[in-house]
Amino acid sequence: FCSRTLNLRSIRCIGYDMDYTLIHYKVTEWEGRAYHYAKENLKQVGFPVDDLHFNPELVCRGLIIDKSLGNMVKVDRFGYVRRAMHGTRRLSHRETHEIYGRQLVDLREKRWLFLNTLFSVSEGCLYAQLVEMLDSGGLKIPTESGDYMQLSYEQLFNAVSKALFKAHVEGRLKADVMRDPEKYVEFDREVALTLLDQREAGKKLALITNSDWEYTKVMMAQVIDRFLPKGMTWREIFHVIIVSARKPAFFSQSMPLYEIVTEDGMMREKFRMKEGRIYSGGSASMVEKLFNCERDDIMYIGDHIFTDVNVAKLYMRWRTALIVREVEEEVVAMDRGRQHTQELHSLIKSKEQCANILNHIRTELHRYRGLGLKSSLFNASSEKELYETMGRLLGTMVEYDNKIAPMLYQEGSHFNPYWGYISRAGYADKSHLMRQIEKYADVYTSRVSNFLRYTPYMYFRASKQSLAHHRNLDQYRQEVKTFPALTLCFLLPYCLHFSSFNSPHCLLLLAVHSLGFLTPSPLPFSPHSPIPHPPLLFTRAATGPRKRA
Ligand SMILES: Nc1nc2c(ncn2[C@@H]2O[C@H](COP(=O)(O)O)[C@@H](O)[C@H]2O)c(=O)[nH]1
Ligand SMILES: [Mg+2]
Repeated sequence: FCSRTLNLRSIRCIGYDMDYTLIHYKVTEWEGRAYHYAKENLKQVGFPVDDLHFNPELVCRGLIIDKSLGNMVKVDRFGYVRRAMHGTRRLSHRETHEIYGRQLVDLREKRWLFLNTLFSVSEGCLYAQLVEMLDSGGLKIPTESGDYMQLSYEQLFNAVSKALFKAHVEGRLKADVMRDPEKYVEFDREVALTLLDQREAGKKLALITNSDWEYTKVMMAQVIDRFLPKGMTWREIFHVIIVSARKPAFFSQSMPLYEIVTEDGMMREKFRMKEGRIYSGGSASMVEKLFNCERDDIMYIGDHIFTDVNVAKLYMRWRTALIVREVEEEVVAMDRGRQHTQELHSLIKSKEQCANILNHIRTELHRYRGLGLKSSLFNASSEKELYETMGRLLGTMVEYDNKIAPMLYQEGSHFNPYWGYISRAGYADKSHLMRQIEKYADVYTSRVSNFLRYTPYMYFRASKQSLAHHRNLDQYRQEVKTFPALTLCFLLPYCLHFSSFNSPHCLLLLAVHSLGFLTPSPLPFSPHSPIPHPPLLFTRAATGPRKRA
């Protein structure tokens, strides 16, 4: 999927991240194991965590942890919170609004932590469960003085984060994965061919991973070698291999460079890179020098929204691709949820129709009563009936709302029962995650091997962007010429639905709507925007000059 046009033919160097990019882990297994070791680390410092169990559904990529309140939130592209959980309990719409109604989430503040990668799933899950324990008074951590420690939500987050960090670096977790890759890795036989194609097309390939040499060496051999032509190894694919890269600093700073000179990882300091070597550390500008390319010549493909894509773009202006495996399941789920989404859409449209008609009657009432204008709807004998009609319209809108609210709350629950679709926030908007992706990743896809079907020469063209005022343009020409009877067809069912069809005034309103559509207007409108034409509703009042709306 392309956000910014990218010509793969002109890319001369492709950098690859390893974990969750070239190698995709089975999230339940890998994160479950990370969770297990993080729990052990917490237990060692007195946390009563024995009864906790990993639940990967509690968390998804793109959520934001609110360390001050112990919540996890899903935010839309503007920074407004659209869903929230406290601990493992999902907050109602009202609770969410009460807590975050005035809050714009700014990720530069320390309070928030964005879950950038699938590696964050174990962290988020453990934190949510421990928040619940903290609230219930079950998180009693004895101190040396015999008291119990009272943790804040932020201190609790720091403890979880530290425990997970330790799990990643101390060795037992990675040793488990290296010992039994079949258990932890989803193998993809087409990754190898994708890389070979790109190499044969003349592109320089670089592996740039934060993992260390010991782990990289074992895992790449396990995951790639079996799918290569006989006798070939993964090391021959890459023109340079960089481990312990320390991204994001790799992209933003000048870091020391070491060459790995023995199989067991002995290192020697170096000042520039050479092809065919294996390095630890270094920086993105050294890669540019090595291949004599920069900016638009070079693309980095990774799974971490911040360290792989955001910083590569911000500091180096490299072209970027993000690997988001969840997109695969989401597309399927969205297709399954199509009926729900369509029903919701049509209920919202119907409510909008009621609101539009109500608003126009109300406005006309104000003009008639407040401004003293003569109205074709209101007069002494019709006023009471029109008030009743307004009451009925309001009632109908409440009925619609009672259907819409639970449907909105449930939307996407077959994809994730707590968070719905990762790409959406609220009914009509994209999530903060998607905003980040489209801002920093030129293309995004669910797996590296998807590049295979497009060849190394593909011209990825960004899809045409649509703005609010573009939406109705296609209908414009057609609709200005539409016979008013068609308009009647659209409005009639609504009027019948309000059970106010027996009112002569609503019949009049209906006629007014239809007449409004008779006059070609310079503005695009649709049959769903029943705007009575003001000059048709009013005649000059005896008391004052006619006002133009
Ligand atoms: N110390 C921590 N290491 C982490 C954490 N989450 C992931 N990781 C490790 O980073 C690399 C990612 O490699 P890359 O190929 O994607 O660049 C991998 O070794 C992970 O174990 C963390 O929270 N703390
Ligand atoms: Mg990665």
